[in-house]
Formats: sequence, structure tokens, C-alpha cells
Amino acid sequence: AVGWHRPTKLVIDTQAIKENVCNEVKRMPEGTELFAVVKANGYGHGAVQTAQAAIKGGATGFCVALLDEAVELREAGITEPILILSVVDVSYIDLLLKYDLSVTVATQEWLEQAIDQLNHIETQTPLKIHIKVDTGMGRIGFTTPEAVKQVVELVQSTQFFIWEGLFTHFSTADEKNGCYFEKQTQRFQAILSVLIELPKYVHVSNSATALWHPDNVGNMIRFGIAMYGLNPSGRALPEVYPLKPALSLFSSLIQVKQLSAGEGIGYGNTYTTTEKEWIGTVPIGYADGWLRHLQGFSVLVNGKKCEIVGRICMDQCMIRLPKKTAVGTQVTLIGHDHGEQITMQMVADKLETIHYEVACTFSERMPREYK
Ligand SMILES: Cc1ncc(COP(=O)(O)O)c(CNc2conc2O)c1O
Repeated sequence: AVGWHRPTKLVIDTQAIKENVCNEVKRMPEGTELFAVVKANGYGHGAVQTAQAAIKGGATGFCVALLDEAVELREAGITEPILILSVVDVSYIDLLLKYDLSVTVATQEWLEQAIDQLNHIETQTPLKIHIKVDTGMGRIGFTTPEAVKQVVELVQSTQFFIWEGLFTHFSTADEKNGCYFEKQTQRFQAILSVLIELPKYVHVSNSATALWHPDNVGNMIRFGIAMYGLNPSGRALPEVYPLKPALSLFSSLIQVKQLSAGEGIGYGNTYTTTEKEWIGTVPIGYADGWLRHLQGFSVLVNGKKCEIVGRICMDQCMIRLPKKTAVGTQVTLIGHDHGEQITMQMVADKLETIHYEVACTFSERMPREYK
């Protein structure tokens, strides 16, 4: 496949994904389902392969962000329920029906437009919908019990829909302070209290909610970051059970040279050798998602930390080696090497971001190898 002509690659441990899902399925309350969140190409891990591993771990459905991501799963042969978490333009309702996709309803207007559209295309197939409640995320969804009641009544007044779900999303489930989480939970309870009947799925949990607020309402969890083996809180809250990181990032040295003191490295000559130094060149750069702010971060060669020296280029970067090292020696940028480990969290810390963003930034130019 394209991309296999460079030693740089992401290696995805599908067994880890399966185990992370399996561990959560085992501890979920009886009758709860796990939908694997595989949006953004499976947080950079590969959506289809992640979905297949998640099924082996006990996932019974999937969440994606875009219609296109849902179609990709269907065309790969995934037959389980797929919920599109964002708003899909009503002009694409025919595709939602064709691919048997569940879609989020976040406003009354959208639903009214959908009814017009469904009248227009004269379909016999009902559209599966999940009603989104915004209890405090401030993103999409209904905000009052009255509004939810009204939209439910409209849904139930036609034959166009299968009301499959009602859900909300927490913005602080991964924090120690539970005040805002509690406020959102109460708002969701207020919504439930005005509804006479409930749909098949009532779901509120992202990974953090599932891990640290397991007794919350709902019969389905939307499991994302923890499935990839990453702590939703970063370091703020302890893991409830061991999460096994699934992603490693490797490359190899393509050139090794000894420079005398006073030699410049990289664009802008921002690094100058201070003594005789062994410098290695690695074929990965910011076009791969290995971003420039990682200058000064260390990677592993033969278990030794080697600092990235000089500015990271588009396709290459340079590291300082402890000694003469053979061209072709493996470089571990994320993962284990000779008992040492570099984690996605460490990369996120250096980039002053979260590991979700690090994982999603790895570009398509890097092949994903599955084991
Ligand atoms: C509605 C919804 N449900 C579940 C998840 C899964 O969350 P988890 O990966 O923490 O388990 C997300 C992730 N959404 C995002 C994660 O980072 N930015 C986001 O918008 C989401 O937006």
C-alpha cells in the first residue's frame, strides 16, 4: 500500500483495543451496551480496524462524527448500529436511509425540515433518530424539558421516524470537581421526568463518565478515548482498571554523522553543537503530525532518550545520539523500547495539548500497521 516505502509507521495493537473494550463491558451494569466511538478515523488509529477489534471486545454499536465516517464503516461491512453524533443536513436523508444510519436531532427546525424531506422522497423506511439534549456542553441539543417534550410529540405524530435514542454529553466528567457534572445530571433527570416513554437507548456516558460516574443513568455508553487505552483525564484522575495504550509510533535512522563543536542543525540554525556530537536524522516531520513544538522532546533509540535538536522539518527531524549508531536503527517516538516508554501523554504535555489531539493529528501520510 502507499506509504510503506519509509520506515516511519504507526503500529496499532488491536488486541489492546479489544481488551480495553472487554474490561469495560465486564464492569458495565447489566443490560448496558457499549458503542465504540470511532470518529476521526478512530482517533487516528484507523476507524474500520478499531471497529472490528471493538466488536471482538463486546461493542454492539458505533458512534461517528460525520455521515462520511458512517458510510466508510458500512462500506467496510460493519452492520451494527451506527450513530452520527453531529448534525447532518436534511438533504442527505436519503443516504441516512440507504446506509441504515442513526442520526442526531438537535433542533425542532431540523426535524420539521426532515419531515418535509421525508414527505418529498416518499420513503417507506423510517429514519432512526437520537434526540440530543444540551445539559451544559453548550454545543448542540435541546435545552429545556418543554422543548424535548414538543419534539418527541412531533416525532411520535408521524410514521417517519424510529425514536431510537435520547442522549446528552458531559463537559467535565474527567475532572475531580463534580459540581458541574452534577448540574448536568440534574438537568438530564428533569428531561427524563417529563417524558412518558423512553426510547431504546438513553445514553449520557463518554469514557470519563463510564469510568468515574458508572452509576449514572443510561443503558449505553459511548466509549472513545479509553478504548484506545488513554486516560480521559490525562493525569487528573486515576485509572479504574489498567488501560492499555494501542498506538505506537516508530521510525528508523536514515543518516548518522559526527559533527564537531559549533555546527548548526536545522532551519533557522536554532541548535549549535557544543562539542563533538553524534547526530541522527529521522524521516518524520510536521507533515506527519509530528509537530514543530516537539523540538526539545526526546525519543528512544536502543532504550536511550535522544533529544530532538533543531527545528523539526516538514518530513525529517534530527536527534542527538549518545554514540555512533547504525543507520537503520529503530527510533521509538511513542511506545516501548528496551524497558523505557514514551507515552502519548508525554507528547501531549510537550505540545501543551491533550492526547486526543495528538492522536487525531497523525496524518494519512503515515501508514497504520495492525497487530
Ligand atoms: C457526543 C460524544 N460522545 C462521546 C464521545 C467520546 O468521548 P471519549 O473519547 O472521551 O470517550 C465524544 C468525544 N468527543 C470529543 C472528544 O474530544 N473532543 C470531542 O468533541 C462525543 O463528542
